[in-house]
Amino acid sequence: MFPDSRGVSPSVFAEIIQDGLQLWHEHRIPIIMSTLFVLGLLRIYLHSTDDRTGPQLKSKLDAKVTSKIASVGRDEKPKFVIAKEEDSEDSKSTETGNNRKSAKQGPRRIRGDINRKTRGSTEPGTEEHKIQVLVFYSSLTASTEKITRTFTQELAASLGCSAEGEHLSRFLPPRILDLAEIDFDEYFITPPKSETESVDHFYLLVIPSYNIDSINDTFLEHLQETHHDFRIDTSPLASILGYSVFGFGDREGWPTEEEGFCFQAKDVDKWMAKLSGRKRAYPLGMGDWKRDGKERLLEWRSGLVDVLKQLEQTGFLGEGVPGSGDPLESDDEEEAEDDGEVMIDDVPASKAAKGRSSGSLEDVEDIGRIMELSRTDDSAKKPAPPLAIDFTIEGKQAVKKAATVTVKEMVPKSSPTYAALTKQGYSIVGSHSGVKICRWTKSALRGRGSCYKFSFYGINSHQCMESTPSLSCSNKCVFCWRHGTNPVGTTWRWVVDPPKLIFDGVKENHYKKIKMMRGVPGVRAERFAEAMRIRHCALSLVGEPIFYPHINEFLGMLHGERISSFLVCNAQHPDQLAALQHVTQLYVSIDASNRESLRRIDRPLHRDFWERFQRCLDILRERRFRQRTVFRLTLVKGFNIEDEAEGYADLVEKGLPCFVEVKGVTYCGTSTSSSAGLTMANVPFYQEVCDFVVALERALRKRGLEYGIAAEHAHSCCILLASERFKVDGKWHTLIDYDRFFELLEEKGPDGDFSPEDYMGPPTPEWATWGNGGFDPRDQRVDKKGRPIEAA
Ligand SMILES: Cc1cc2nc3c(=O)[nH]c(=O)nc-3n(C[C@H](O)[C@H](O)[C@H](O)COP(=O)(O)O)c2cc1C
Ligand code: SF4
Repeated sequence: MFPDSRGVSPSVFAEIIQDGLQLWHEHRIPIIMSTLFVLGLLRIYLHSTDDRTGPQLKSKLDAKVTSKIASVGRDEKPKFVIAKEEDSEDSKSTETGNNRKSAKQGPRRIRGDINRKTRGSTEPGTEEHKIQVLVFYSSLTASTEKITRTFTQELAASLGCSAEGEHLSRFLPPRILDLAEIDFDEYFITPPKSETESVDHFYLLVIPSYNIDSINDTFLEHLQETHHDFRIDTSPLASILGYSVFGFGDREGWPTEEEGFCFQAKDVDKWMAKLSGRKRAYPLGMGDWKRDGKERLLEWRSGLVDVLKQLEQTGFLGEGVPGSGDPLESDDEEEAEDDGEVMIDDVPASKAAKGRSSGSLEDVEDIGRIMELSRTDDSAKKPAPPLAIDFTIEGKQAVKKAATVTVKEMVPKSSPTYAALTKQGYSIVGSHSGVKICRWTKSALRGRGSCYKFSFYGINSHQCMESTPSLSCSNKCVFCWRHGTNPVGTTWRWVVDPPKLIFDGVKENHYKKIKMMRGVPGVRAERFAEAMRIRHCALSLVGEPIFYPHINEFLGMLHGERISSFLVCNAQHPDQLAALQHVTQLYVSIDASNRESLRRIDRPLHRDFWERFQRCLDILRERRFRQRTVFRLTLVKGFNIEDEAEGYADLVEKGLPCFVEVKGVTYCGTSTSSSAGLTMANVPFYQEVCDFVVALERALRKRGLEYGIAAEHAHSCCILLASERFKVDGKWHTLIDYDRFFELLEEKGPDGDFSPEDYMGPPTPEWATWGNGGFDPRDQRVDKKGRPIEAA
């Protein structure tokens, strides 16, 4: 054997190889396994580091290719970037002369990008961010300029900063800018940028209208072109915090909006909604410079200050209802909705609440919470709650029985009723009260008409709160879609919430819901401002308000704030009715004219329902010179219309109410109204309601009763018969003098001796009287699709 060049002989070399092979054969499996294991670990490691950078990269890329940002959530803070196509791969390849050259030559694209919140960044709502209000105006004959200057100074003062530069809050002194002098590109393609500090902008635009060529036309053209420019995102101003527009016009020359009143402010509002990605922060204000201009502007300013202060605290505009911020009013009028009256609906509540657990007490914590609730009854420091109160049994027996009953919440959060009611837009307050914005309140906010109570009694729907302190009822009326899940009972056997808790809760939730309407197109600034003061309360939502043991205290709180009370009861609780103190108007639902019909339609839980009903009528008769009493008849075809006029006339003769309201049942959806089997066929036509009312009036006259048809509201299928006590000098006086009512109440107390005539209002307006339709002439009537309906 010869050693090789490195001094190892071939035989030794062969031996080494052989040893190696043997080693491999003996240990190959663990070697392969360990290698695979190490490779696996390596792969996992590499993958995880890739994950950490991947999504960021991906989101950046996603954001880059996003060309539309209209869908940016109201709570995401968009930021603008100018895409630099020169830096892209494409542009590099164009430099090398390949056929993608055109990509480089394309225009620079300006677009919105979502600024994802990262820790440590200066987000809105943090100290570092300043808020700059920019007040733009145009003015031909100088009045707008003058008024806008004063407005801006006052706004600065309200925001805690002065126009001179000294500012105590996060607000920089508002800047005033003449549209005729600025470069639109500087403000209306992207908001201006500050070199020195982080600034968010809020735009206000005060725009008079001119039907001649003016700077307004150039401005509007610019907004429109920016929106349509394919190089620019459709919402390049989405990074502003919000905007609002105020218009000046002249009603002498342009009396209505259809005739051009403030038409350019409306246009600016529309384009700003598009460019800002639906950032309308406050409704479009409009004022007649000769009449109410200053007043409207003041109102607008005060609403804006609230919004701006909220922005200062939270950085965001807050919640809105669907449609908030849209450029234009939706064409569809809202579906018919419960207006506190009765209606047929095709959504059985049980369906809505599917899957939720039962409403029973579930654990010890619940009991503890209930005891806590009961202890917070600071209203009268009465020991009553949480004892169950039995309305049906009097004397000691009742107390004995009550003491043995377990006290539950009427509508626990976990119950199907809670789920069903909240899904329908009700806010549940405490454990047994509710509040909801009715469709007429929304309609009045948008100038689309108020409910019949405006035509009959002068109630502004946008200042009306619909609520109840008891969601429970003792009937299961066929037209009530809620049966199946709503609590029913003949006795109050639940925890009793204190009246103050309910009063504060319903108001808070009502205002919250009104505020959510702020960004809805078509909402009128002056109505919105008025709506922030509740003037009326319709205690007629769902359930039976006088079921609530502290109803009188609750009424006292309403009246204490000069909120009128329209209370509807179901004529099943005579004792509570007898104990009821003054309300502005007291209703009793009269759903049928005879025992059998009442059983069929109301499906009462009380066995002595007819006797209770009769006793209620007696009480009403006794009270007719102390309370303003009303019979409410709800007509359901096939149930309580046919041949019943005479029967109803008998009931009117018994109760002698001040008024009889007749209303066709409301339809909503393609009803089968679940177990009741009601359909659209049960909804009477307006003409049928009219025929019934004429027959009823005749039947009353036949009995020598002095009633007449006083008013109508065809839009909601409702007609009012009134006692001639409310006819003065041949004119109906169905309106109410609310101020007088409160004066009398303050003077004479809640049990005081005063009569409905003492607070009778001025004559019923001509347009509301029988034969004139009853639609509020201030408003625009629309059909179900939101199209204007011309007056007949
Ligand atoms: C030439 C001219 C045209 C106008 N056209 C309208 C109009 O179409 N609709 C409207 O509501 N007001 C119209 N107005 C009323 C103005 O909007 C209103 O007077 C406004 O306050 C004027 O503001 P200024 O003094 O700042 O120019 C017009 C006024 C002028 C002088
Ligand atoms: S009275 Fe009030 S709650 Fe009832 S429908 Fe009219 S506005 Fe709505």
